[in-house]
Amino acid sequence: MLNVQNLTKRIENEPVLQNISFSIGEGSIVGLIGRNGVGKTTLLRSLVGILDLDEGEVLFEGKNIALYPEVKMAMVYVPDSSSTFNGYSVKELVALYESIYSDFDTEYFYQLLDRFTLPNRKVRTFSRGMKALLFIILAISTRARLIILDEPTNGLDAIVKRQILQFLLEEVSESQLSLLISSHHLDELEKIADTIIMLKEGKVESVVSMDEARLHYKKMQVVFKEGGLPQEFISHSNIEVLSQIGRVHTILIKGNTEGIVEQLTAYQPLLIEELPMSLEDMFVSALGGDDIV
Ligand SMILES: Nc1ncnc2c1ncn2[C@@H]1O[C@H](COP(=O)(O)OP(=O)(O)OP(=O)(O)O)[C@@H](O)[C@H]1O
Repeated sequence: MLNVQNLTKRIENEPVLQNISFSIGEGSIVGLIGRNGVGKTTLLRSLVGILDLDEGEVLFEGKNIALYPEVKMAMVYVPDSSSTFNGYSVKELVALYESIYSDFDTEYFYQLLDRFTLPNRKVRTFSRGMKALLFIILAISTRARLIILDEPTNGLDAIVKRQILQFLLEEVSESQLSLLISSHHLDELEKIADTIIMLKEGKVESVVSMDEARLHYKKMQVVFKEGGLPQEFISHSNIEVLSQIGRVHTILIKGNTEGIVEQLTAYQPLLIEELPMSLEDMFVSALGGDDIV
């Protein structure tokens, strides 16, 4: 559906994004992660044409968005703070969206407004959570095929977060809608994303499907009689020691996980137990340090 090819973006002559390539398929939920300032927002804004590219192309269903601006109607961007619309009422926002998006579904919008018990009044009077929900509802009502969300759950309480994520999941499962979500909340992304794109130093560090990642990583807790982790595992390139408390080592195994577990077991540890693994574990390990959020 969306193909990004060798996208490069410079700001004030500094390369912020370099040679970014990835694609997003129909009905998929893609998480975009990386450290503060790595260029996530710049990338999202470049994808929808708010920023011009210096090099590369963004193709939506094979059509370059710079040459066919009408395909942008099928993509909607939800920025992380929508304070610019504070002066609008809900009704005025609806009129604005109707004028921009020819397929805007006004009836569905008001149904959703009702469902989430949002008031029909000036946006200025909305709390942060209400505003976040409102702009997601507006985006969904455009009937766009790709929704690009920048930090959609930033600063929201646990209940609103859950409401938003649940709602987005419902929408994806009911249609062939795709989502690209930038977030520092890896725990949330892990619950909904099927693919994760990680940016590092302005480049794509990795594009990993969550299923694949789960197959290739294992988190284990091990305790050995002699106390320490045997030397061959300390220097093993496929083992990362995540923590050590006394004799208890928590390790992350990459690659041939079964083979390494067998080798560990051969040392007859006092305890060897698999732990649930998080997206954060995987990517902290992939970056070789606490380099992720
Ligand atoms: N208008 C601008 N003028 C100058 N530099 C900018 C501008 N916009 C972005 N940058 C720079 O581009 C880089 C990427 O910024 P961007 O906001 O895309 O990062 P981000 O990954 O979204 O960060 P965060 O996670 O903190 O939201 C940063 O170094 C930032 O300082």
